[in-house]
Amino acid sequence: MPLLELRNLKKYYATQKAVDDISFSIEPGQIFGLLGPNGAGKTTLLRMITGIFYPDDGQILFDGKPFNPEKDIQHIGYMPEERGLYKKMKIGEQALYLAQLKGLSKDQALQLIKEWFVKLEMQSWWNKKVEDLSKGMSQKLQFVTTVLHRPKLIILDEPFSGLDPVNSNVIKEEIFQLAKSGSTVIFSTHRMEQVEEICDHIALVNKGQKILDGTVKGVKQRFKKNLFRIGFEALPAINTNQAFEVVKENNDQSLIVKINDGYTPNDVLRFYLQGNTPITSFSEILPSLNEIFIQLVEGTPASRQFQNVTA
Ligand SMILES: Nc1ncnc2c1ncn2[C@@H]1O[C@H](COP(=O)(O)OP(=O)(O)OP(=O)(O)O)[C@@H](O)[C@H]1O
Repeated sequence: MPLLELRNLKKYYATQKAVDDISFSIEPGQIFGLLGPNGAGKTTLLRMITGIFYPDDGQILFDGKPFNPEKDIQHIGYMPEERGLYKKMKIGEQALYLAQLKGLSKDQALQLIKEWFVKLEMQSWWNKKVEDLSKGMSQKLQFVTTVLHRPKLIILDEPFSGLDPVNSNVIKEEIFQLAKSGSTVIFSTHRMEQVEEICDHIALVNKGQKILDGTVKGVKQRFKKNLFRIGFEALPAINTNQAFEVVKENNDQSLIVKINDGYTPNDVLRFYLQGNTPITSFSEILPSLNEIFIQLVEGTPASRQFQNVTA
């Protein structure tokens, strides 16, 4: 049973169809990437999933039942892109306060905060104020306060912004661990390389509509262009054959070939094996999510045009 199921969700602002009939479901333990260009409708979707906005139409099912924000919010951790920390409050007190809001007792909260602060090397921060933290440090604090109560659903909007590579890796590892121990993660970002590394499933939204979803592996397979890289000890002189065409010659003695319809990698290998140049490598080139993203939203204006709700 999915942990979260969106059925035909709609949210219209006065001048804009922000979310226009979006459906998808997320299984427990998945790390799900919600992608889309600026203005696509991601934040509006996340705000409905966290009970900040009511949908105008459609249904949200959480753990198999109609979503009840007042009750279910205890099981959701949301780290929004904009920071929501109290600047003047001390860090330890703030973490304690936010954890108790999520239903933990003071003792439970204290123990968990100490564990997380040790794990993320934040012990010396306890008596500092949030206003004394750098952007990356407050990002770490916000991550801890989002996941501390072990929510079933963790929603992270651009969680790595402001983090250096070392801290990004630390947080990435924690996300994997949380998913392994059963939490479901929704991860919203524009950084496609992070999505490839972290997510197992994705949905791509554009202009308020879902235009693609599936496993990262499956999506890449769907958009592949039959391109292969063949490495040689020295580039062969003859490359003409009906099975393929050479798209590019690389300086590292490799060729990029596109296999024609009706032929297979074996046909290409057979051709080159007949020659005298030893082959050193052979691998398929799959498109990056970035290439797929750009291909699908190409032609879309950089910032979304207003679309009249009556249209
Ligand atoms: N409060 C609002 N009133 C009117 N229109 C809004 C409001 N909030 C968002 N919109 C519009 O709804 C659309 C979707 O916005 P949303 O913030 O959900 O997009 P997004 O995918 O999160 O974008 P970004 O990646 O830039 O954060 C945009 O066209 C935006 O102009």
